[in-house]
Amino acid sequence: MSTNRLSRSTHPHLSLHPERMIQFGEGNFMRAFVDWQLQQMNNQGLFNGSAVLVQPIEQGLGGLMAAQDNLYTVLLNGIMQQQPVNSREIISSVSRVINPYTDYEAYLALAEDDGLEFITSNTTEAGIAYHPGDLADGTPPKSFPAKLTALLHRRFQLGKKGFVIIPCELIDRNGEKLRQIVQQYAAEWNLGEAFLQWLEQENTFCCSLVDRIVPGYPRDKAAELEAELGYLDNLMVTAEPFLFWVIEGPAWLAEKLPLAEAGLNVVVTDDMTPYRERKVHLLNGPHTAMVPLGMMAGLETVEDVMNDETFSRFVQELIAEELIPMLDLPKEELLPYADAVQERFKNPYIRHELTSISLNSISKFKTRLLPVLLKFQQERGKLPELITLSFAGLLLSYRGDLVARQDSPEMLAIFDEAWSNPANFVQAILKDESLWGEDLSLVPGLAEVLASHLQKLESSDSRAALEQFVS
Ligand SMILES: NC(=O)c1ccc[n+]([C@@H]2O[C@H](COP(=O)([O-])OP(=O)(O)OC[C@H]3O[C@@H](n4cnc5c(N)ncnc54)[C@H](O)[C@@H]3O)[C@@H](O)[C@H]2O)c1
Ligand SMILES: O=P(O)(O)OC[C@@H](O)[C@@H](O)[C@H](O)[C@H](O)CO
Repeated sequence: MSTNRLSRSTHPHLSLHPERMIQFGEGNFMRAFVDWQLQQMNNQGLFNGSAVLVQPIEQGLGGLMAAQDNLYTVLLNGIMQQQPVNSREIISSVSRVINPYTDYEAYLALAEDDGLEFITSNTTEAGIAYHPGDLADGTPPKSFPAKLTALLHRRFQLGKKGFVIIPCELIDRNGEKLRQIVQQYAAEWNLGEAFLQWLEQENTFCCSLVDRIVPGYPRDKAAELEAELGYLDNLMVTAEPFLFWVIEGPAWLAEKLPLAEAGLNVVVTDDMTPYRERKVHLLNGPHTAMVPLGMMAGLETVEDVMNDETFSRFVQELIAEELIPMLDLPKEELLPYADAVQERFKNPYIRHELTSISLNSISKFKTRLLPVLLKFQQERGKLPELITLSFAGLLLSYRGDLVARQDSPEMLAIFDEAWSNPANFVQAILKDESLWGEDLSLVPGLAEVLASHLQKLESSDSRAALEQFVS
């Protein structure tokens, strides 16, 4: 095997493009999602642009990226439209990585480049946050929004045009939240009314929703893959082939950033709410529904669930009979999406652990499944059987003796207290508005159905209980 590290000398034919995007975050997801998409546009001659990456925190991948001339391989593994996909591509759409903690001036100098038009980010769910100690004193502030404020202010001082800003963090209304924190710093740092006006008039903050499962560096197969590729690559990223990006922004953005034109599954819309609902209820909802029942049956991964006859029927019927009918979206959009989700869940190349999805399951149930349960009851005057069975499984799993619980100490204490009196458990837990945002003991029939499901789950096992409900 070659011991050469991937570089521009091992691959001299790779294209170079001018910098057009500033990207906060150099992690696996962004490199396999945004930068991979830039590469697809460049391959087709539609963009001619690269991204300059900024490390949001002091420790990062800048050194490793520089050691291989900012090149890395994206490996797409999975099934798309019933066909296996196993592709490998060297991504050359990243120009360089700036560490603002070691070279703050290089970071601020990005404001001078008229060619830079876009800003993207993924700084994890923790990144779009206000940090009270951040100052405009010429040293890198801690938070991402404060760093961005400093850069935008420099751009404003130079009298230049603003940016299209598209955060990818998995938080609701991410673009609005980012703009609001930037405005907060601008006010706190006394940057003046004219800057606030420039911020509003010259910049476009978009909200966005991202969807691609990116397991990251293939640790267990790295040596084998390097032998196959013929070069060493410390930054290989594996991802599923499926991709979806919804950007809530002006219609002209689709032309300025021609992702859809490049054949990528990207939508620019003036309202991303329906897409968010679709993803949260049809992808994240089944994930959360399968976790307690699957774990109690000894299944370990999403793929295990989908390869199990009873459990895969559970997922299929949950989606078709209880989730899709409750979504206010055209069926011709929901059905293919639901099929694609189930294909993605079956991906044999991705080990998606049920335990990792189980983290903070109560709050996930509240956003992903409870709204559907309530709507079903209101519209049909009865409760959905599969969601309530999964709800009972979730409550039982929080007793702590059947499967490992992963939640905050406060949450576990609430359940320990409620389970200390099993006869009153269902009433006590449903009444707790801090868990559900309302008193669920008032939902007609819910306490009775849950008590009955709990009894079934305790007297048999989750598979036997499921078999009574799936066809
Ligand atoms: N991996 C996936 O399948 C996937 C899919 C969709 C969304 N996401 C989301 O993308 C985010 C990043 O995932 P990843 O797989 O790239 O992880 P990663 O560990 O490879 O990268 C994390 C990135 O976030 C930055 N970061 C970490 N902590 C931070 C903090 N406190 N403040 C600011 N920046 C911080 C790091 O510098 C790095 O750039 C996660 O929050 C995840 O929810 C991941
Ligand atoms: O990331 P979490 O823990 O909030 O949720 C677990 C999964 O439902 C989630 O990671 C999905 O796989 C992801 O949202 C797909 O884009």
